[in-house]
Amino acid sequence: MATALLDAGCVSARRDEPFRLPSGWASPVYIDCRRIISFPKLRRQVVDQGLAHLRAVGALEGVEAIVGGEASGIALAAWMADALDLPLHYVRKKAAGQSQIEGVMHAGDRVLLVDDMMAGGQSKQRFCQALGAAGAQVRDLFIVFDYGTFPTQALLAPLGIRVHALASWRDVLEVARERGDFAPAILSELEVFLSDPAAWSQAHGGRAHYAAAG
Ligand SMILES: O=P(O)(O)OC[C@H]1O[C@H](OP(=O)(O)OP(=O)(O)O)[C@H](O)[C@@H]1O
Ligand SMILES: O=C(O)c1cc(=O)[nH]c(=O)[nH]1
Repeated sequence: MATALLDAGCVSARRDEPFRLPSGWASPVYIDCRRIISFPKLRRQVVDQGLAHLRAVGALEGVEAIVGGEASGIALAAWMADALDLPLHYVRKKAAGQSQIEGVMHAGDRVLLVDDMMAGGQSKQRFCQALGAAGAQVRDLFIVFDYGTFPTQALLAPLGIRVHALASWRDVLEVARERGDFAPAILSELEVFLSDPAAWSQAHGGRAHYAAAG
């Protein structure tokens, strides 16, 4: 999957000016998973590999509906719901009027949450809280890409969510190093970042701790 994401132009890297993520973390790399939907072969690969993995680990057992995270998770969730012949809902980042969840969800339903990626995990926390408040049971989250760097467990562990992802920055680094996608200086910077993401973030003007910024 890391290869496919690189080929689809989803990965950007730079040394001169770090990316400042909405959560406040700084990073030398940025992933644009919004591009996936424009590549039919890639999006089929995402859905097929995702479902194969989720089946293999038992994460689809008892699932009664698929919920996409606004906005980029909705298309992926729709294709998965279609493949599984299950109802589809979506959860907004913020409530619109009274509801943060759209579709016909029943309290007590077991749902699979689907989004394109996770960096700091704040959106996932908000989605899970909204779903929990509506009475849904969320045990598993599927994302195409997981940064695998920032302390998302601090947010997600209290919610009891298992995370399933098809690729992370470590996978991208491995492929990019093999193929020479980026200049050696960028690859070295990515290695330094991955060895201590919070320290890298702080040294480049980003937040340093989970609790340090809002
Ligand atoms: O906060 P995290 O859980 O780490 O996830 C990062 C979020 O950033 C992206 O959404 P963005 O707000 O850029 O909007 P979009 O979904 O509308 O593209 C992505 O789709 C995730 O929902
Ligand atoms: O932190 C984010 O929200 C974020 C990071 C990233 O690399 N890509 C993205 O779409 N969102």
